[in-house]
Amino acid sequence: MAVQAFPAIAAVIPAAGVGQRMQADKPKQYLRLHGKTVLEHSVRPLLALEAVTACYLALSEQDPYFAATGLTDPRIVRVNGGSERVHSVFNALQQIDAARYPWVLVHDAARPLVRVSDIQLLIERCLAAGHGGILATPVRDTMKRGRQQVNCTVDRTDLWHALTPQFFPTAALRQAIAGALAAGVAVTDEASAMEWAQQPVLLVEGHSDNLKITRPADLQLAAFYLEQPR
Ligand SMILES: Nc1ccn([C@@H]2O[C@H](COP(=O)(O)OP(=O)(O)OP(=O)(O)O)[C@@H](O)[C@H]2O)c(=O)n1
Ligand SMILES: C[C@](O)(CO)[C@H](O)COP(=O)(O)O
Repeated sequence: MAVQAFPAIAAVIPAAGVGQRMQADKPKQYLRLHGKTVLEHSVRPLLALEAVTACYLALSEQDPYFAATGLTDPRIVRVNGGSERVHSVFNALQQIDAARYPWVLVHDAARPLVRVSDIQLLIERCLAAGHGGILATPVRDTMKRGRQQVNCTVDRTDLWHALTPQFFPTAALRQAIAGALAAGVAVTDEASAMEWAQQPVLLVEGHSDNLKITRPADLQLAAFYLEQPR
């Protein structure tokens, strides 16, 4: 069956974080994983898609590591990151011609295990629905809210972990993020800005091994997953 022809897509990779929770000697997107940087693992599945004809990498202005990666694809455009993830994404979005790239795919530099098949599923489902969406996995555990002790159990019905990539119409996303930031809304993923703008967000179940490298143990877990048949 022929793979559906997608419209031209711009990818945005927020990669300007410092990785404080990782407690490493460099930002986690530059830690090594099976011979490549986490960043290279995270970017390659997007560049594997023919429809991705531009890839905006939001990097710290002082980033001394990027030049040493194997990332020389001519589609890559370097933009300056911002103080928070949302600002890095917004800086990139402002560089994108929404007429040329009506759709944008935003993927964390710290998610090295995303599968091309999951990205294709997300794009297909969103194009069929006519609006944006996110990869996500259902919550498995009983969820508690509290600090030193439990305050309550959170009903986990229809509760999901939001993953990336997240796929939205470029102009609508840019407008939603601008509005949400101006309204002082916390925007930790693209979907939260679209929700604030009362835009529909499709939930597309992806693989639960699409983890975000966040704390030290995550790198070992990612290496384990890479050693499994995928
Ligand atoms: N100012 C920022 C902060 C984060 N990110 C990126 O957003 C992604 C997800 O953010 P997170 O996991 O929170 O990364 P860090 O902010 O680096 O981690 P920490 O909060 O532990 O410092 C990462 O790829 C990170 O590089 C970014 O581009 N710009
Ligand atoms: C965007 C994200 O990966 C969705 O789960 C997540 O919010 C990014 O991590 P952060 O720590 O919230 O920046």
